[in-house]
Amino acid sequence: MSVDLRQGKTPEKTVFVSAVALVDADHRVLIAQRPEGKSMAGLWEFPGGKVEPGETPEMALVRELKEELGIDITESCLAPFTFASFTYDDFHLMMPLYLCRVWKGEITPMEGQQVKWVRPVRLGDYPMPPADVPLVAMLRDFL
Ligand SMILES: Nc1nc2c([nH]c(=O)n2[C@@H]2O[C@H](COP(=O)(O)OP(=O)(O)OP(=O)(O)O)[C@@H](O)[C@H]2O)c(=O)[nH]1
Repeated sequence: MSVDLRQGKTPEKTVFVSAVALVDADHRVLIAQRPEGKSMAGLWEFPGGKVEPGETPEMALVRELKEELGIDITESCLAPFTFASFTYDDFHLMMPLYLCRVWKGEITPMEGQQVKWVRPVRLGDYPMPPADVPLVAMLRDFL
């Protein structure tokens, strides 16, 4: 006899995304606005992206931060902080969130996206994907 463990919505696939809260010397966090043409355009999010086959989440962030922001980070500077596990209409998102306070290079939006340094208490002023809401609350408490 099999037991049906599904609760609520049953997503077709799980998407593995890696994200990072870059934190500056004033304890502000960098968020980026999703550009037009992408899903959830206009919402603010933590830099990062999908983990490709053969990558660890840390490797994905080293690659994404170079591609999106033109900066170099080292895996050893990525401190695991928390994660999002959220069911969207068409997929389930698993997204570790790291903290990173050290990087090399000037932050340069490489894909025409807007970026902003925001104090954790003000993060709520920026619309973010629903998966990010609990992460913001944790950053506010921690930073
Ligand atoms: N980078 C990032 N992605 C997030 C966050 N919150 C969240 O729900 N996501 C979702 O995770 C996925 C990230 O994938 P991505 O950035 O590599 O994807 P993309 O825009 O190229 O792909 P897409 O247009 O197919 O969604 C998107 O569906 C995005 O909406 C976040 O804080 N940071």
